[in-house]
Amino acid sequence: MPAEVAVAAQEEDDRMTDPTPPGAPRPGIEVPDARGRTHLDRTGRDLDRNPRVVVRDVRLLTSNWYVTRTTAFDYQHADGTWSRQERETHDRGDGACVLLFDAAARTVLLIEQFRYAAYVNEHPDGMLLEVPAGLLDDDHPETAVRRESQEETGCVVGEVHHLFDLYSSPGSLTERLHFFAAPYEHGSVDHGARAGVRAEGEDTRVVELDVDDALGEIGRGIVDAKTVLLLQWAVLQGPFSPAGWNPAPPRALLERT
Ligand SMILES: Nc1nc2c(ncn2[C@@H]2O[C@H](COP(=O)(O)OP(=O)(O)O[C@H]3O[C@H](CO)[C@@H](O)[C@H](O)[C@@H]3O)[C@@H](O)[C@H]2O)c(=O)[nH]1
Ligand SMILES: [Mg+2]
Repeated sequence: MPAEVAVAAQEEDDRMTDPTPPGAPRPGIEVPDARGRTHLDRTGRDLDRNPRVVVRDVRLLTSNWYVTRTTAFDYQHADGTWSRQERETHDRGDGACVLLFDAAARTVLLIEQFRYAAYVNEHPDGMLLEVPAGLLDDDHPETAVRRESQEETGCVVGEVHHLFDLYSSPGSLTERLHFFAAPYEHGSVDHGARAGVRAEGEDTRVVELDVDDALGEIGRGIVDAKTVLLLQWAVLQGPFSPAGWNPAPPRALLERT
């Protein structure tokens, strides 16, 4: 594409993504956006941990519920040559999720909820079975899983074990998910009960499943990646594994990594 055409296309692109009149302070950059955030275009500009990556420009595309940026950076390939790349990132903060299990009863506690993103992408009705999970919202990950367990299942958990932290979808999402497991008592929960924070539009249904039945639903009734991952961890290395599971004693609060 000739340089002048590329510049015109870029300006057109900017007009389409930024409704702010030319010269006016831009929400999310110079002045707070609807959620009180500023300087959202600064994220990533100072990255220098990898000498093969030099960030050249960060543009804020949207700052609504989540933040979308496009970042231009130079990347040095294995053969030593550099190329300019542009990548959009979707930033909604980090999240945490928890497998609630009863090792003796061989049950797990899941929730059913409507997920529009799955519905619009060919899921039959958007009603997904998942482990309780939520965005951190500035809380410590362990605090977040305690909060989400209670809000989404009504279950107040005691000991909580941190397992690992994983990037959910590193091609485009910045999100890192903190994974936990926590025992609950089969019989203490109301199967089919409704929960969730109504004010936030949440409407969850508590679903207690035999762990082997849950495994049998992978790829059918259970299509949420973090849930599949936790179920497989539980039977391979966790409380339902043949060798059993001896978690390290829980700490009061984990260091945030
Ligand atoms: N208005 C509005 N509200 C939203 C939007 N997206 C989410 N919300 C609100 O934010 C709440 C988020 O609920 P959480 O329980 O905190 O998060 P989650 O959606 O369950 O996210 C968890 O699962 C995701 C999918 O696997 C994970 O990606 C995420 O890290 C977390 O673990 C929703 O109930 C909804 O009210 C949006 O685009 N617009
Ligand atoms: Mg949730």
